[in-house]
Amino acid sequence: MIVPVELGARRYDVLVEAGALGAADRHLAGFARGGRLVTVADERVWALHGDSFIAALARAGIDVRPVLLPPGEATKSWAMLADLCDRLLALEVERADHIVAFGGGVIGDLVGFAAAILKRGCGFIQVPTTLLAQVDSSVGGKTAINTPAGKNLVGAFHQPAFVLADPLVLATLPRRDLAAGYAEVVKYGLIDDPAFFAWCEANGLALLDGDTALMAHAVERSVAAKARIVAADERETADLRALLNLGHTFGHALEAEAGFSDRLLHGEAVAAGMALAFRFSAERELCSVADADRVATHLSAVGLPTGRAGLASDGARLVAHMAHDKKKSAGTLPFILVRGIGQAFVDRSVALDDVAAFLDRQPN
Ligand SMILES: NC(=O)c1ccc[n+]([C@@H]2O[C@H](COP(=O)([O-])OP(=O)(O)OC[C@H]3O[C@@H](n4cnc5c(N)ncnc54)[C@H](O)[C@@H]3O)[C@@H](O)[C@H]2O)c1
Ligand SMILES: O=C(O)C(=O)C[C@@H](O)[C@H](O)[C@H](O)COP(=O)(O)O
Ligand SMILES: [Zn+2]
Repeated sequence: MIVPVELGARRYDVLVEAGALGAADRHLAGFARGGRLVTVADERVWALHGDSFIAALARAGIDVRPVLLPPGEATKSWAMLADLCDRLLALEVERADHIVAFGGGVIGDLVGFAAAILKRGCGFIQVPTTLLAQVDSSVGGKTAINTPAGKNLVGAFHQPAFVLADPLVLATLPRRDLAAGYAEVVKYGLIDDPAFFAWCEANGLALLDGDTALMAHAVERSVAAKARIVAADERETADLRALLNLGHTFGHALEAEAGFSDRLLHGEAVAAGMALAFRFSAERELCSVADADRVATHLSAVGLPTGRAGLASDGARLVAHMAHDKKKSAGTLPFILVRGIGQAFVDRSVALDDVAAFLDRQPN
């Protein structure tokens, strides 16, 4: 399946196809005509899937010698950005080249940002290898690193020229990472697609047990949803793309509190954040307690956190992390709240003291 992301001159296709990695020559050779393909890969992913990519591109006469980066959220850092830029400059990367991000969301976000700033903007292709990256981070052009002040605080909008998503590569993904990516799948149902949430309730466990047909369906449906939202509100200015941040204001605060470490993965933080957004909405009588319970029940059933994700921190401390949220404007931090499953909206009336008191009442 090909999902177009309609952005005028910057439009591109997302290819979701089982076996696409082994046929990368067919899909990527065209991008190597005006410049080179320069691959940057997660070293763990490269050890598992690099050979298949090398063999495919060799058929098109393209030699692949990747720049390898260590796995983990800590790689989205100033130090790694500087090192990556220097390594790509040493390879004499040019604007007409396409830098290929081969890995999960960490690699996509970091490499995309490097592509945005090197020579003031090089071409960029995403080859997402995690469920999270296939359903979310490879599409839409948000690129960034984390800083000591918070999550994704230095970055750019820089759209890829193409996204090649092969659901078969997800077969080697550890269950914990699969579940973390699944949180962002559930997010699309909770935002505006209650029928998809019901599909998740019916199929989530089987998907996480490794059913690749279900994974492929989840990827296709998620990419279609994200592409539609991004095309309508690329730069998050119309209260539409912000809905993709459901669970993230809470979630990023939890991630910061966990030190952007493997202690709490991004998707796990988003799961907890979505459950908190529903619980908070129910307390404000915006949505029913039954809907909040239903969301928490499903996330718990697949092993995702729904409270403060095991962090003992108090509400005030968590709220302090929200000071740098990119949605904040003129001193107001909008929250993505819900009127029910599939009815997310942007609420600008939330007082941070209320959020802190609410968080204090939540279980660890
Ligand atoms: N730009 C966006 O729109 C966007 C959207 C959502 C999340 N993100 C970002 O994405 C990041 C999280 O991405 P992630 O969950 O993909 O994490 P990740 O990139 O850290 O990958 C998770 C783990 O899976 C391993 N891995 C990757 N592919 C594999 C495979 N096929 N087989 C075996 N192991 C594999 C990696 O080595 C890593 O250990 C966060 O930094 C988050 O902020 C960005
Ligand atoms: O694409 C978007 O827009 C999203 O919000 C997707 C999120 O899942 C993703 O985690 C994103 O990086 C968060 O964006 P941020 O602007 O809050 O850093
Ligand atoms: Zn996210």
